[in-house]
Amino acid sequence: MVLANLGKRINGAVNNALSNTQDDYATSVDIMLKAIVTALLESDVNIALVSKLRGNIRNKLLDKSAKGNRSMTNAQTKKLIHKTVFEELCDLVDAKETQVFQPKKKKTNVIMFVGLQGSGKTTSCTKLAVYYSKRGFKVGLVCADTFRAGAFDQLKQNAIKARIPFYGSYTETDPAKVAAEGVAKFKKEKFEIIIVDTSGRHRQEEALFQEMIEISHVVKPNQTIMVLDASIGQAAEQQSKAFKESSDFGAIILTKMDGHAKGGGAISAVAATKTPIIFIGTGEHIHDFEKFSPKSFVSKLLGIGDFEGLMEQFQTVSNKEDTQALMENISQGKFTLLDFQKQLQTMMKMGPLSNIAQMIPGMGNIMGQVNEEEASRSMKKIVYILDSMNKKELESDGKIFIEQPSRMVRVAKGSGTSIIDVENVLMQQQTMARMAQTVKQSSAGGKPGMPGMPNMPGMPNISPQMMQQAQQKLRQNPGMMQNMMNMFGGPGGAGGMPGMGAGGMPDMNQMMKMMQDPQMQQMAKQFGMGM
Ligand SMILES: Nc1nc2c(ncn2[C@@H]2O[C@H](COP(=O)(O)OP(=O)(O)OP(=O)(O)O)[C@@H](O)[C@H]2O)c(=O)[nH]1
Repeated sequence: MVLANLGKRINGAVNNALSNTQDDYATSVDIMLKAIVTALLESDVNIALVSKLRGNIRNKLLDKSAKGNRSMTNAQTKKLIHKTVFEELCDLVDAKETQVFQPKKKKTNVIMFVGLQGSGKTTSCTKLAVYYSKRGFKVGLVCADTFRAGAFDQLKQNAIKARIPFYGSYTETDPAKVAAEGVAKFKKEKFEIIIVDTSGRHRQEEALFQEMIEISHVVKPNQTIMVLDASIGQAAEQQSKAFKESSDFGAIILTKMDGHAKGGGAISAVAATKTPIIFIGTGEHIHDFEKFSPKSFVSKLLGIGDFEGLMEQFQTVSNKEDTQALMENISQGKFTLLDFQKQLQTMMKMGPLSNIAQMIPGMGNIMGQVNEEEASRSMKKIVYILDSMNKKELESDGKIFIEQPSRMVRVAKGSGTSIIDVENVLMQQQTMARMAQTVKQSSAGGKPGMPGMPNMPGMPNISPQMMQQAQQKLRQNPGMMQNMMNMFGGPGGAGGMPGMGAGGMPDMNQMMKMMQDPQMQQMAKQFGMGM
């Protein structure tokens, strides 16, 4: 991810602070600040912002209470340093002054996209449409890009894939006219969110800004979003200022955060325009889209994890009916091969394993040692096996294959795998079915809940306080963290292959063990889950 290296360096500087017992406190703080400042500047963060951050951290850490408080233990001082650096980094990416627009249900909310050519506008329009559609809004997409040949086709293809209604024209050349017609059509049909994609140019040109103003006049957007490519470095600041003057956008979507660009320039744009980043694009796929929150972003940057993000992501990719059916089955102590297939599909939609891992405390660094390609190959193998089963087999508890082994041969042939591979999948499904039994027994009388599955219907809502406590617990208990790592086959893990348990799924035996871990049970209680 963009800035991953920055995160490692800041973390290193913070963790090394106070490690040299020869230095006094003030010297330690200055050494740490020098390392943080160098890392930020090398990542293209604006120099004025870095200097302000340095001053703020220094003041907070060396003020009378911190400096003069001799009763503070080394651990307490370290905690103070962590907290201060964390808060200041959050402030760096937080445009607190600006209220973020929230679309209202049963009303028409028009959202207009602006940005340079190739920044990721069309892709992000569709991603945002999917995001809101998953949250119950009636969403339509309008293509007001008549400048680039093929723009309408691109939006159309994306929209069809995402099952979002769309509007555009192959013949009309006036973008404002197409935009007005599209918005009017969707308004008439009582669409709640209408997203208007506009054209881009290679660079900031008078014609682009004039066109944006005209479209804006006719569609009267409730929110204008600027799409900014995270890889453009220092130019981001100047670009966003120019756009701000003509389109007065109220939010930013940062795209291509999955690349290796420095990304600090884009972050500086937030401060330059006092405009909040609302989402980040983390890949080309529709679901590679994360709600941006300063705390989540900095947590991930520093490898602390981001449960909130994990839950948001799950809500976007999961299918409500499937989830309900799964919970219904689990509450009855069942876990069919079809449940397994749906689970796997959801997991794969959540993006590369490294994306998921970054959201789990401590996992991000570990994933660096894992062969992601191999893990993904294994996962695909399971998908092929499950796809080769017929309806009766999928809806069964798997025993049908033991009774009629010829079915295993057929599935292995159909999926281009071996009988051992099919057996492995069946074994995993059986383990999960046993787990469902355990959940049923332990939650008898209560609501069913399953560890590792965020925001399921039937599970209590998890408050931010609970989340914080859980994160803290995970950080404080390396033993518990080791259990989580083992589950994914991390260092010391029991998984049959790097990165995953046997067959490419989290190791369910480890998961079972983890469920019996008293610390984990304690945490589960906090989450209100029966374990
Ligand atoms: N890796 C990565 N690629 C992205 C992301 N967002 C968009 N892209 C890719 O960037 C390229 C340009 O994206 P578009 O959505 O066509 O950009 P645009 O701003 O609409 O371009 P114009 O219509 O020409 O103005 C496409 O290949 C996208 O797949 C992202 O978050 N990560």
